[in-house]
Amino acid sequence: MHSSDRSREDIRRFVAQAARQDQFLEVVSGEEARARFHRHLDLSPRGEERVPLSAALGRVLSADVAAEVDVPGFDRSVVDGFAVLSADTVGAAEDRPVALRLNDEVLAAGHAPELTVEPGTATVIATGGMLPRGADAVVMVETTEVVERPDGLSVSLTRPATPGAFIAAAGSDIGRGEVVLRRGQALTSREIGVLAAIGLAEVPVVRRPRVAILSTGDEIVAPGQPIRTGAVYDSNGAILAAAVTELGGEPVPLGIAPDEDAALERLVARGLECDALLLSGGTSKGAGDRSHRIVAQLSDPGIVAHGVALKPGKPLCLAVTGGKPVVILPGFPTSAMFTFHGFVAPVIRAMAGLPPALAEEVPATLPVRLGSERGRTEYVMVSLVHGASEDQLAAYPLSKGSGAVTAFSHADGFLAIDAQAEAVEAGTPVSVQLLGRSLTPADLIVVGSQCIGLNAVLGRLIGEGMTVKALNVGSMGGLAAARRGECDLAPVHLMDPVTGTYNTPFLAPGLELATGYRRMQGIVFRRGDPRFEGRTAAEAVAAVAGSADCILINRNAGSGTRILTDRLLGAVRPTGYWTQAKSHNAVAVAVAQNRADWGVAIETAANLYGLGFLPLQEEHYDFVIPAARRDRPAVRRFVEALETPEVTEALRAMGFIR
Ligand SMILES: Nc1nc2c(c(=O)[nH]1)N[C@H]1C(S)=C(S)[C@@H](COP(=O)(O)OP(=O)(O)OC[C@H]3O[C@@H](n4cnc5c(N)ncnc54)[C@H](O)[C@@H]3O)O[C@H]1N2
Ligand code: MOO
Repeated sequence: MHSSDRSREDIRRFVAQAARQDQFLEVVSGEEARARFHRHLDLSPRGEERVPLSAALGRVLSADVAAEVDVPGFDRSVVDGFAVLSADTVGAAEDRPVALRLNDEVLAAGHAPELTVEPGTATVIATGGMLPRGADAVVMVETTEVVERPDGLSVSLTRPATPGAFIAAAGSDIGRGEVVLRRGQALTSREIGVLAAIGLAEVPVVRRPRVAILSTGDEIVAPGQPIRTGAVYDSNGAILAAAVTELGGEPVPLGIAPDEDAALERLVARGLECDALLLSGGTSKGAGDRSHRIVAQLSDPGIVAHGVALKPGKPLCLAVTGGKPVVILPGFPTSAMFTFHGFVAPVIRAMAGLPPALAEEVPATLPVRLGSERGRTEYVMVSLVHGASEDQLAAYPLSKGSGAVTAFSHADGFLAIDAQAEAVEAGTPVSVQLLGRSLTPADLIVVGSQCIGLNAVLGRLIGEGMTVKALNVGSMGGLAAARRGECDLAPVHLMDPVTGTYNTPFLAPGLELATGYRRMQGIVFRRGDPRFEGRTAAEAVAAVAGSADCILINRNAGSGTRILTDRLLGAVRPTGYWTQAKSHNAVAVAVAQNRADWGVAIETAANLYGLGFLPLQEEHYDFVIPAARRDRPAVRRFVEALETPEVTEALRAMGFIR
């Protein structure tokens, strides 16, 4: 229809509607989005099925289970000995033993007794043997002596037995009719044992909700496939399938859909045969974001919220069709996981018959300042370490952004920053919501600059059974953590720009230094580049410094490598000087992928990416240790391990100098 056919008012409405559709999102609060979602969902368990006991691990009971038998099923002896009448043993003593004539029966386990224990007699009984008629106690074989007499064998007792001694009564473990396990119980090996003990071969369990999982995006590649430049391995598909399983659901992987309507429509239709459908990626406005346009075609009621005022998670799209949840999670893995756990996990749990998860919160202190964007409640993944005293916790932000996949696996929990706050200052008390696992403090806490060489030592300690937590906060961050007593070791490589000396000038009272190793720093370039190949670092810098098309990739201000680069350059500012990478690897990747032509990094990084290397100088990578922690066993073990020939050899093999 041509716009000239319409009245001005019609045109205005038409444009407004089109603009709103095309516009990113109508953002609502997390609570509002959840309320709209739940209003249309059926959160009851997805029916019942019976499974053999051998397949019941991890399943959820759909009904209470009552015992139809007693456990034990009969009064039984819990020791090897003799079944007796306790009245016969009254007064027995070392100097006045009581002799009881042995009956012609041996009560092994599984044998139903035939003879009664009459006064003055006893019957041999094994552990697990059924107590015979007449007997009301068992005496242990160790406290008896068997004597041979003309009228047969007797057992001689030197101490009295109390009624009921060494007997486990029928039903004392589980009584017939007793409810042993309740509906909603997730079955672990412990519950399986109980079910077996009452003789159950089949168990009534909740049918697992089938959850279809679809990753979307032309750039997404399945793990195991070769990867082209610009492509990304599908981590969301694997994470979501595992998370669905953990929550008692059955994942139905639908693979990867390209950004193409027909394929997406077909896969969405297949997904709707399941109890729920999860997509990831393509939920925002970007070119090629198709998923939400396909989901928008669903009805009854279709999309209920698209856009929540949360970070991460803003582009979350929640839909319901005919009572089935259809959710598009943001493509960024941390955002996908966060919104999955916040909005989808409770729904899967309910469908799987599990009770709501209990969220455990612990108080902690924020050791560094955290900036935040106003307008969205921001959740920040944190790693917890004990402070100077055991009852204090410091919550280190794992600020790798929404695109990271490691944040969730490294985090102990997360904290929330109010939508209105622009920052949270260092030292602020915070409340950390723990992620599933329990908080067990690591034996060794390493906070500072991370280096792949560190694995040579830490890997060894972990192999010995030690638990290690290593947080990458850079040299300065590590030094500050050591000063506050929040770590055992802070790996640092800080050069004093005045003297050129490493690390020692930065020590404060109460801090000591363990010598680590050295890393050769130098210029990295693509092999064969004649501007660098065969020259010394100084010659190369002099040759390229004024060239407009020879691009440098610099390091971030404050890093040791930046200080070195600035010393190397003096007053010269080559092209690319203001482009900063945050790590040795990032510098090497930029050069390897031709985004830049040279940079300063360690030799190990150059080797990793097959780059040429012009040595500049050695950088000292040492360990700052708070004196108060020096004698902790884990710290001593670390320092010892560092000195071993094996570790030295492993470091040398990686290109480090010791
Ligand atoms: N102009 C705006 N752009 C963006 C906004 C915004 O408000 N305005 N929001 C940003 C936010 S917040 C997020 S989160 C992302 C999410 O966008 P999409 O859900 O549309 O996701 P994609 O664009 O498809 O992918 C984002 C990112 O994640 C990678 N990805 C996707 N799927 C997977 C997967 N299965 N495994 C691993 N990685 C995956 C993908 O390659 C992209 O790098 O949008 C911002 N943009
Ligand atoms: O809020 Mo988006 O979900 O990561 O950054």
